[in-house]
Amino acid sequence: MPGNLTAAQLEAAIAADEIDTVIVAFPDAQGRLVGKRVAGRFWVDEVGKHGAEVCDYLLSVDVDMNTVDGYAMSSWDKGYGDMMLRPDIETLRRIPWQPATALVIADLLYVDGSPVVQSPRGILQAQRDRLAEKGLVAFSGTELEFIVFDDSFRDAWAKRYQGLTASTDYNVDYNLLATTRLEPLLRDIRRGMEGAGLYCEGVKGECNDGQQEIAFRYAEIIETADQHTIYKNGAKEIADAHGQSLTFMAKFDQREGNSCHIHLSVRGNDGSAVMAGDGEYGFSKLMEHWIAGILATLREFTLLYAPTINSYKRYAKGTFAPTGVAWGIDNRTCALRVVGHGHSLRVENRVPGGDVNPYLAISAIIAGGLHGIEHELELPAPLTGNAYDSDVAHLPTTLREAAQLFSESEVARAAFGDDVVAHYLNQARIEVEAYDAAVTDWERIRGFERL
Ligand SMILES: NC(=O)CC[C@H](N)C(=O)O
Repeated sequence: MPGNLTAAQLEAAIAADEIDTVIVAFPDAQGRLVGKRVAGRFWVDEVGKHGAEVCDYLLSVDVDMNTVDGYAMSSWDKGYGDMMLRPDIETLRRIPWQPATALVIADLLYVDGSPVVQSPRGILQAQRDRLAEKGLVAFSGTELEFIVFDDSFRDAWAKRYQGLTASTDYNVDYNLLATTRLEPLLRDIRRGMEGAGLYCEGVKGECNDGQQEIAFRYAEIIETADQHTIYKNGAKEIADAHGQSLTFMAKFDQREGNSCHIHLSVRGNDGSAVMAGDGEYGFSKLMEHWIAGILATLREFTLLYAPTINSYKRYAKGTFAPTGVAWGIDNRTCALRVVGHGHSLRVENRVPGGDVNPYLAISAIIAGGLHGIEHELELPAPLTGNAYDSDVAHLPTTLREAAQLFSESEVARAAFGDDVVAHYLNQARIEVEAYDAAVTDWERIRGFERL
């Protein structure tokens, strides 16, 4: 079930003083959870009934909350007015790692009641509706990796993230020894998420020092994206309470990056297994077109899979992060890895990193798959062997290149509309310009004395 608290249960808990704070939140353009903490009584009297307001700049700021230019939906010229938060009561849940607190995810509307089409949750709802028109429903699981450090977040910030101590001293892939040291934190995260209504499958070590992956059971796509966002925020809050820190950034150092593989399966509205069939590889025609569409749009949609400058540093040969536009059957060197059978036959999209906005990436997968179905695209042969050594097309290698490809994408304009495309192109432009203007420690180390 999506949340674990009904509106009536919340009101009763507020009346009994078991809950006194309701977080009303939504995912912003970067996929961060933002919003307000509302007092229990005010929730009962007002917000639970009529929603709340926030400044309309919240989908149009950079990561530092700077008011940047070029966005149609909000600007100094438009006066930075309000948007409405309409709580989606289905998402109401307890947040057990914060005292007496509940959380609800909200949808965004303008004050005249029209939807904010640039909102990531709204974009995903629109793609879900396109699928539903074809009698299809999608389920997804997102696999976020992260690296844990012994330093607190505030110490790490004060050190400008230099000289941090990872929580293990070596590669901990499937490790059950050094990772035990992290268990107090990891267990609190797992149990906290269970208490918030997520279905936690478990945790495993990964290849970088201190690197971990906590897995959650697949769910309907909006539910998965909501849970992803709550978990990502909550894991940092719980690490902070432990005096530790963790990062989901796609590439922290030269070693393995943090992926966010997205598994997505599609069923008929009646629950039927529409992707399995008696075609080659055991696929239905629908599945063949679906994969072909995701593959055909992989480069032009990379902006939605890889939204930051840092995302592109992860695509390095031999790191289990993909570099080539290829699909394969249980082949971890390919961007698209097909696994499962029957109802669970699905594509694992290995392109997204931990910095992904899941609402946008899942939207891109669906838009790509639908493009394949609508145009009956032929599925090329699967790649067998090492995709890193093949001559398939390369993923874009920079945010600049990805933005250029997205701007030229007719599929993107048809699927998302011009307003959405313009919004996320502007976000990329702002990020590229900020990066171009920055002088990095790498440049100083190379150039200060020796050049
Ligand atoms: N589990 C894995 O396949 C590792 C993925 C790898 N960390 C990446 O960044 O893509």
